[in-house]
Amino acid sequence: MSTNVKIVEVGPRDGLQNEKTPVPTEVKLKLIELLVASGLKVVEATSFVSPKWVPQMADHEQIVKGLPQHSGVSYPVLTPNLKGFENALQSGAKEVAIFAAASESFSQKNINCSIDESLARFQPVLSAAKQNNIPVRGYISCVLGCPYEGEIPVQRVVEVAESLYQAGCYEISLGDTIGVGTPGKTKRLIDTIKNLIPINQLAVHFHDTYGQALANIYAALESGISNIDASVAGLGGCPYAKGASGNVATEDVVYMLNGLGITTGIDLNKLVAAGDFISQFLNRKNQSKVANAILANQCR
Ligand SMILES: CC(C)(COP(=O)([O-])OP(=O)([O-])OC[C@H]1O[C@@H](n2cnc3c(N)ncnc32)[C@H](O)[C@@H]1OP(=O)([O-])[O-])[C@@H](O)C(=O)NCCC(=O)NCCSC(=O)C[C@@](C)(O)CC(=O)[O-]
Repeated sequence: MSTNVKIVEVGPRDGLQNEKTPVPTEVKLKLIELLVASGLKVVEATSFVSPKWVPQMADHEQIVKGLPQHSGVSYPVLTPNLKGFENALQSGAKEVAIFAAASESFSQKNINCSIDESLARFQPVLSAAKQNNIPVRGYISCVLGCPYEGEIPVQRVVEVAESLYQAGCYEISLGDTIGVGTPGKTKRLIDTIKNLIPINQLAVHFHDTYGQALANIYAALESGISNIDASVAGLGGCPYAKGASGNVATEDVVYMLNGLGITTGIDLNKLVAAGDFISQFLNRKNQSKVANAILANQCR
């Protein structure tokens, strides 16, 4: 198991994109500031997608312009096409992520094109990113199951992962979009892909719909994974994956990693404060068990 793990905090993007009521830009920026204050070094800030598709991310330009500047902290943003990339670049984004799927149906619902079309659409993004020295992360959704197609063959995930990697993504995040994965399936998937892509360039991205996310992360760590996506307070859900619950809570991941003696550089109490801030704003029960336990202790 790696002794050093990078956490990619996706709360401000994946966590909030599904919220029906607009969250004010100042609240999103305050959340990002609190997350960075807790020691997180990578915070996915927003997405440059069509506001008609995901209205909650419509303030992407103001978010990027208002990001707190700290050395060693990066704020990747999602860009589904060249238009999104150009807007992101103009706003001042320094890192982007493209997102494909291992399921044809999900690809159509999420970005309105087939998997092959999406990979072709990413080529100009990757070229423009290279010209501008912008690192590109690649996501693959539905790696352990699809809300429309059910089981997804590992080979399909492998093909998309290889395409994104060969095209120049520095890291490939494997997304269990609807949280149906189990540790055995997680292990099989990672052990297959790591033969083709270096394990330190793979990341895992679990939603916790079936309560398996932490167990899956543990299995992934045993397979050598050292990059983990998580969302503070377990916020999240995908607008195109009905019923999918939030991402694994960052607080729960950090608590588990601390227990394993794995370094993250994150102050758990400050992270809990960030999750409490956004949960209170949304008037939503915090989905992190660790946060709830720590907050209950603080109230005693
Ligand atoms: C990809 C598109 C744009 C295609 O959408 P489309 O309708 O096929 O696009 P189009 O090229 O035909 O353009 C239609 C309109 O959108 C505009 N447009 C076109 N592109 C952009 C852009 N970048 N930014 C702003 N506007 C844009 C374009 O200018 C035009 O405007 P109009 O002429 O009608 O006024 C759309 O499907 C979209 O925005 N999809 C995003 C969906 C999304 O954000 N999903 C959630 C993120 S993925 C996820 O959560 C999974 C992940 C990553 O977390 C991992 C996991 O858990 O699995």
